Amino acid sequence: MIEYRNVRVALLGGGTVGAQVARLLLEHKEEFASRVGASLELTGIAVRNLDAPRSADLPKELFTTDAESLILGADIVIEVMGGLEPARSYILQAINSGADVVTANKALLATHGTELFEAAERVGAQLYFEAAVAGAIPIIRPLRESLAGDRVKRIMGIVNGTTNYILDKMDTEGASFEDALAVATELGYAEADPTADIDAFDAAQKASILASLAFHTTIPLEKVHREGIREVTGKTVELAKKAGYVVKLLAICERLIDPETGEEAVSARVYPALISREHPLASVHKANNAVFVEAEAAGSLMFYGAGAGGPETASAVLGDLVSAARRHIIGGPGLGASTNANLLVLPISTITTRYHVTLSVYDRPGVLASVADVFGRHGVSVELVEQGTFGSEAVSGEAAPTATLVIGTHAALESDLASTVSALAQLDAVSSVVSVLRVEGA
Ligand SMILES: NC(=O)C1=CN([C@@H]2O[C@H](COP(=O)(O)OP(=O)(O)OC[C@H]3O[C@@H](n4cnc5c(N)ncnc54)[C@H](OP(=O)(O)O)[C@@H]3O)[C@@H](O)[C@H]2O)C=CC1
Ligand SMILES: N[C@@H](CC=O)C(=O)O
Repeated sequence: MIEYRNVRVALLGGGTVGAQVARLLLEHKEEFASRVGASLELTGIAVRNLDAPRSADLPKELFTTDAESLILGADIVIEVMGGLEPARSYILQAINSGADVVTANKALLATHGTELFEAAERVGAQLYFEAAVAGAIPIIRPLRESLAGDRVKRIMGIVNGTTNYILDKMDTEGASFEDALAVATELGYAEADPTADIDAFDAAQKASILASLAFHTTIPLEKVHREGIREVTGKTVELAKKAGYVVKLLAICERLIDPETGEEAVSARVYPALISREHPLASVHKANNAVFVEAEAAGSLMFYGAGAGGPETASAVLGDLVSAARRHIIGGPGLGASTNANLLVLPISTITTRYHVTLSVYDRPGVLASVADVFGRHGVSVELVEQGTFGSEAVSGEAAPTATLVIGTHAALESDLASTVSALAQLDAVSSVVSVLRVEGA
């Protein structure tokens, strides 16, 4: 029988992810020991409520509400509590007491990442965060290590499982937004406050982490352009489907040239966009995520898999735990911070892409010409016009016939498109601007 050294592991959080981390750690104790060369001893699980039901059958005596004492005796601390505080203070306490830290907390990293990485660097500790982006998918390690010798040009992906689940259910089953969100929450995909998912805060946090790693710079969360899926209605999804598209919440991070200075810059943005049904991202269903990485030498790489869920995310957490435990046994410097540039983050107004503008217009002669004129006057070139469903609307007590008009543009500058849409909204012929969606992944 091999006598293994003991590595003490403290777990902060026993919810969707934490309970599964604890279960797998206890169930596969022997395997972890032989893989790491040390016995991983789960010393406790810090929670708020000792009596709350858990998704796994775990020994009651492991649970505590005293996170600080738990951290004191630990070699490695796993933080899967979520939120900014007390998670930030606990991680700082762990780092300062000499422990390495594994976290799945993208909100914390995107907000206080610099402080935490600097604290870790000061004392030679390591911060692992594979689970913070795209659940089970290994994407942090490839960006941090495998592609460290290459130059990443662009990342485009679906990085939020909850919104993908909702949009997919709306597209494939005609489900309502509310019903789909309720199921996603029930399945443990959504954040404690699901507005983090719906309003794309979660995806923006992930974009900030991905872009900072990929471009070796710091992309503050507030510089990530963010639009959520609240405005995406069943009608928008249906019209997209008819036109051969699917609506997906995309995160896009890319190297660009600053049009003002000609210097290299970057863009990081998150918004719902139309993707052709032929595009590989269109077949990312349910809570799955997919991330395309385009690098100078490697070319195009695609990472795909479960983006959320307890066991799925626990897999990424435990992969980090094994790395941290091996470092604890063998020693070594670990990965340093790789920031070597301070690149300008371009505002959304400077981005160029294609658009679909859907209008409800009064069905009368000359409407098409007046709409086309607005696009022309703002320098936006029209690629296609499709007339959709007909209806009617009461105007001054009279029923006025209306029609849906979908105008697809060639690549146009965001600021030109924005002024076009403002002018369209003022046009007599236009009853309402139904939706404006960018078209990506041509
Ligand atoms: N769920 C998912 O699919 C994914 C989640 N993540 C991230 O993982 C982290 C955890 O998520 P998840 O497991 O879903 O969250 P849950 O809300 O399911 O679980 C949070 C856990 O932390 C405990 N907790 C919260 N606040 C405190 C506190 N102040 N003191 C002690 N314990 C506390 C809770 O205790 P109690 O049980 O008593 O309430 C609970 O056990 C988050 O950062 C999330 O963004 C990342 C990828 C995917
Ligand atoms: N709420 C998140 C969970 C994983 O990060 C999501 O839906 O993707």
